[in-house]
Amino acid sequence: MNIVVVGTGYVGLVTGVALAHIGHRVVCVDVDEEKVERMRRGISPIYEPGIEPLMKENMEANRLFFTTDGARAYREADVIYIAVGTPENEDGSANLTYLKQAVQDIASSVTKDVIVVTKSTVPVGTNHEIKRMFEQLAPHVRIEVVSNPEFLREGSAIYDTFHGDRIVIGADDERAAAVVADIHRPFGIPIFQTDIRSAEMIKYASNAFLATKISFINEIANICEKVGADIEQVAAGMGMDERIGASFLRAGIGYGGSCFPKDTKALAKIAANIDHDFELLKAVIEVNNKQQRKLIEKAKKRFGHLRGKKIALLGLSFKPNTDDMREAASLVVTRELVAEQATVVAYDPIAMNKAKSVLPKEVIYADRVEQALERADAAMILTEWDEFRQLDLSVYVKQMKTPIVFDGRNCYALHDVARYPIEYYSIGRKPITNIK
Ligand SMILES: NC(=O)c1ccc[n+]([C@@H]2O[C@H](COP(=O)([O-])OP(=O)(O)OC[C@H]3O[C@@H](n4cnc5c(N)ncnc54)[C@H](O)[C@@H]3O)[C@@H](O)[C@H]2O)c1
Ligand SMILES: O=c1ccn([C@@H]2O[C@H](COP(=O)(O)OP(=O)(O)O[C@H]3O[C@H](CO)[C@@H](O)[C@H](O)[C@H]3O)[C@@H](O)[C@H]2O)c(=O)[nH]1
Repeated sequence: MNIVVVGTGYVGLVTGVALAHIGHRVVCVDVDEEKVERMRRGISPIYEPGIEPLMKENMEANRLFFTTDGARAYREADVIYIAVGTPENEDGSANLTYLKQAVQDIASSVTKDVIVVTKSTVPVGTNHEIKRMFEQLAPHVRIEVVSNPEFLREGSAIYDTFHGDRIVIGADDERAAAVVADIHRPFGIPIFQTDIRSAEMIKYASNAFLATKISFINEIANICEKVGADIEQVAAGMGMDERIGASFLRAGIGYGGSCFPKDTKALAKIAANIDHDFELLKAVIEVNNKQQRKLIEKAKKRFGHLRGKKIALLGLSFKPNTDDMREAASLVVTRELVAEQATVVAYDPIAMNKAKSVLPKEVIYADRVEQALERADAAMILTEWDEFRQLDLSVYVKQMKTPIVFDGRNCYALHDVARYPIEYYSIGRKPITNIK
């Protein structure tokens, strides 16, 4: 089976590597020449734990190849996975430009029947539109379209691909569905087969539901702060109910990343297009926008104003174990701190290079956490990297001008913080004001 993957971002590269690892011959196509050149040398264009050794192993076994020559790859393919980006348009809808370009590229190259599998997250109805495009652009061949939405998380993408909860296959054609199911069977993950529109909706509904859980727990956290309850205790007690589930109840400064923000907006737009006002989802988005500003609010309340204050930012990526800066809370926080005329010194173990190209130019970067904290008036933790969670709390006391910490990810147990002369504000928990 000759498999081609179009687009080598988080989804395409991980899919290509994983399919090669279970024994398929996989050619990964990307339009970005520099990226392809690096991948050919075994270098991953994304930071993702475990990906490079797996890439190299499968390249050496002659199962995994990288090319910019899409035309040739599509001509030889039995199955083509589309994994190009579907970013958001200004009105919140999904931008299908890359996807449609990929469809045109494939249509103008294929010379034999082929199955096209859409991994990119696309609005309901898109796969049928793709099918129509193929019928018009490549009437000489039979192209079956299958929806196979992706559920991997950045930072644990390899693990998720081999240990996912389900593989969703949406198809009109039974034979195409069976071929795709056979390809994925070696992963040993339950396969859920359904119709195309339901498969497309499963992806958006799953992300919207998880985003709802996060905004819900963040609202409960905000109330906890005012009524003197502790969100960690509340989430633990709630999570013991199997109907609720213990995961995705971590309160913090909201969700970011390449998926939840854009997919929630796209689903709200899908609903609006059929005159359905998705009020609940709109509230989830609004709550998240406010939550990303929570630490600024707390700092302004503590200091009055932030002008001239030196603020150390710990963590810039939208979550740990990735260098992805898309929709990270740090984008909002740095913009506001700069507008407030604070001096911002930032540190992230992995995302600093990417951060430099997207954060305001006023941000200063430190090489180490200790350097960021040096003589700072306050620290803000935006990402719960292990390096911060495991940091000896005495470092804040030793390095900072005033050890005032605003923790947006509840990295420390309150009883640990209480042993130090630190002022500590977290999310949904009592503040600690031990500063002398
Ligand atoms: N990032 C995630 O964690 C994740 C998880 C699940 C689903 N998704 C969805 O998967 C899709 C891809 O997301 P991503 O984060 O991997 O994207 P990405 O932006 O990281 O990568 C997309 C890649 O496609 C390439 N590309 C664009 N047009 C092309 C073309 N015509 N031919 C060949 N290559 C082309 C780009 O150069 C880029 O390398 C999106 O729809 C996204 O919503 C993403
Ligand atoms: O209890 C929680 C869990 C997550 N988050 C935040 O939510 C965001 C997203 O986290 P996560 O879901 O772990 O990362 P993603 O890589 O964005 O993965 C999500 O988005 C992908 C793209 O669609 C899907 O494939 C995954 O299933 C889905 O989990 C991050 O900012 C987290 O900090 C919280 O604030 N509290």
